[in-house]
Amino acid sequence: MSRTTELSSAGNRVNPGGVASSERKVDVSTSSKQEPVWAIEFKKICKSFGAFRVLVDLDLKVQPGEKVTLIGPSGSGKTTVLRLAMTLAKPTSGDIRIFGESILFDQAGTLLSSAEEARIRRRCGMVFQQFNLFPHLTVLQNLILAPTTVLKQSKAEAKESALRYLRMVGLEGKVDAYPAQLSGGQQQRIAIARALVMKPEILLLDEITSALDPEIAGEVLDVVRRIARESGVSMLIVTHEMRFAREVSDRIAVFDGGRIIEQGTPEKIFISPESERTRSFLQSVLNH
Ligand SMILES: Nc1ncnc2c1ncn2[C@@H]1O[C@H](COP(=O)(O)OP(=O)(O)OP(=O)(O)O)[C@@H](O)[C@H]1O
Repeated sequence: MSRTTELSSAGNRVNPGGVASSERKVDVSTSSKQEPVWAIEFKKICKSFGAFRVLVDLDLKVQPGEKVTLIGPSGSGKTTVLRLAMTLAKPTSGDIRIFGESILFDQAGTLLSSAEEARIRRRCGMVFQQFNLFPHLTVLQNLILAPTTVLKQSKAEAKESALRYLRMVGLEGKVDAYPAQLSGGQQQRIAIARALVMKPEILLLDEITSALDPEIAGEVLDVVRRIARESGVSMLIVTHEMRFAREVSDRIAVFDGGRIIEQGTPEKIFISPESERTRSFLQSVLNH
């Protein structure tokens, strides 16, 4: 996928190749001799904290443009997957590839240089439960900081892009506001715009509505639904919002004890799950 993949103010993807986002997904089901390039590929990933094994021989693949949601009980390792993809943590063993490039390790198992690690990290954008906006900067200043310093965009270019993404999250009227003057939902929508101005190819969303009241969470989820529908960006999402997971995902992976116990389309997982553990997890959260 091109690094120039963008979303226009109307939410349509600006794609120099002119290919619709759904067409850009790589058909990985074909038996072509050429290895498909995955947006993210976890190969036999183990992650331990001391003697505690959080992820056990995890294999997980995300197609370019695919929206994959991780669900499962608390502590099953979902957030750890996102942190590993973002290089915020290092796997104990195994290989993680972003668009075919290993992060942290090369083929021989040697650590990549920090410059290469930073380059790969820039392909991913992450939105967290906490919004983490700079409180002393206005919305616009928050949005242009990384594009001007990291991507070396001119101020004018960064501002134009910031305004485009602010329109997308419905907050173009808040350019000069400070974070404290915004609601939690608005701050989270700014945090989403801040991730998008970096033009990530993969968007990692970790429990983005957990710190919000349910009535405010909806406005944030609406924005994500729209981005998911209209953009070619690959998404790896962790959420406890089952309705959202069902609506936004191409595929759902169910975690338990650091392993994927089952994965499939939302219909398969929610209507006819194969695993008894998936059934009881869904029953517990849906009846909650
Ligand atoms: N830095 C750390 N040091 C020690 N243990 C950790 C660390 N980070 C995570 N863990 C442990 O790893 C396990 C998995 O954590 P993780 O946050 O990935 O789970 P999760 O499925 O996302 O949970 P939740 O749904 O509650 O957010 C938990 O038991 C957690 O306490």
